[in-house]
Amino acid sequence: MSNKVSTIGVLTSGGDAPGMNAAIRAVVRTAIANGLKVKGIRRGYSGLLEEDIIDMDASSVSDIIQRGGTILYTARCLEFKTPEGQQKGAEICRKHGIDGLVVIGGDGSFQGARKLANLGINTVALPGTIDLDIACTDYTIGFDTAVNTAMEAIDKVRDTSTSHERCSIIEVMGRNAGYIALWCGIANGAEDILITERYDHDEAKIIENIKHSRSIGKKHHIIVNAEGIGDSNGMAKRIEAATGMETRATIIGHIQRGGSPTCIDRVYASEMGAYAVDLLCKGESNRVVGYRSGGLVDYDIQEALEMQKDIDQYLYDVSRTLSRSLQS
Ligand SMILES: Nc1ncnc2c1ncn2[C@@H]1O[C@H](COP(=O)(O)OP(=O)(O)OP(=O)(O)O)[C@@H](O)[C@H]1O
Ligand SMILES: O=P(O)(O)OC[C@H]1O[C@](O)(CO)[C@@H](O)[C@@H]1O
Ligand SMILES: [Mg+2]
Repeated sequence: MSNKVSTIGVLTSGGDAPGMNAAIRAVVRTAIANGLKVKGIRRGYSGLLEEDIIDMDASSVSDIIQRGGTILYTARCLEFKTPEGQQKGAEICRKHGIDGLVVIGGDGSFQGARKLANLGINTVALPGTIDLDIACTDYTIGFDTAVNTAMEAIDKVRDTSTSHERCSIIEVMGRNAGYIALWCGIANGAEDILITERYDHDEAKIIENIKHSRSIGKKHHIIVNAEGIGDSNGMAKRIEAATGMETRATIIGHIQRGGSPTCIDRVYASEMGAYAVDLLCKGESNRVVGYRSGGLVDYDIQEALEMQKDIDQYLYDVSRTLSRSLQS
């Protein structure tokens, strides 16, 4: 079957995520294997509007699969949210002969991808975000690395927290989603896990938990707090005042976005990158690639953006049971 596209453009947009390089590499090499040309668009939609576009060949993506960040750089671009910006972006694609585009980013980037698809540029989006906040997929590029980085950081905080017999509140990223917090909370054996989707703002209950932990001889109290709840420093002051237990807040921050991707992020990102090119070769457009029930799937972008996602209730219940098992 002949390819429906001849030149593929690839860009990364929104927050970077470990594994984006593996996805770029897969897009470039799969396209070349299919006899296509590839152009890298640097700095996301900003770079598209500035025509920051480079030719890519197989060697352009050598020695990157193990690297965090994105060799194409990334950006958030306000101008691209306007119809004029989107029109200009589509014209620039046409000017550079880009008739197939792979956008690697989060839900915001998908909105831009959908607009370009509607303007006639065959576009496929890949979920690249540490937040895991994309409803159509159980996996997003970067989540696995980020959650492992956060887990290792929390283990380290726990050591010092135990030595000083302190309470530690550790704030993890995730924007409005609590996936990183929930997974770390379980993986780190936290005493309290506060996630945006379930938090009831009952600080008195947390304070009671801490007092109870102390009364049964626990040497530390680890609270994993989601970025969407925030206020970790304020919470630390209030908890210390109410319990008398020395309390420190640690906001892990952007370290969670960097670092060498895990094996899962390298392999799934590679598979998704190849799949995106396969879709474009078949003439598909306006699709998002996802990972569900052990395999790759793809959806209409609009349909994907309308899907709702919630924390897995069973996993949440398990987290509660395990963190409370020493409490009355
Ligand atoms: N409604 C929209 N229409 C067109 N483009 C959009 C729209 N929303 C966002 N974008 C583009 O996508 C870019 C990235 O969006 P956003 O900042 O929401 O990050 P994201 O892709 O969701 O990734 P992450 O949440 O992981 O940082 C925006 O800066 C903008 O250029
Ligand atoms: O790097 P910035 O622009 O401060 O964005 C931070 C946000 O990006 C993410 O790291 C990824 O979406 C979120 O977890 C966080 O809220
Ligand atoms: Mg987002």
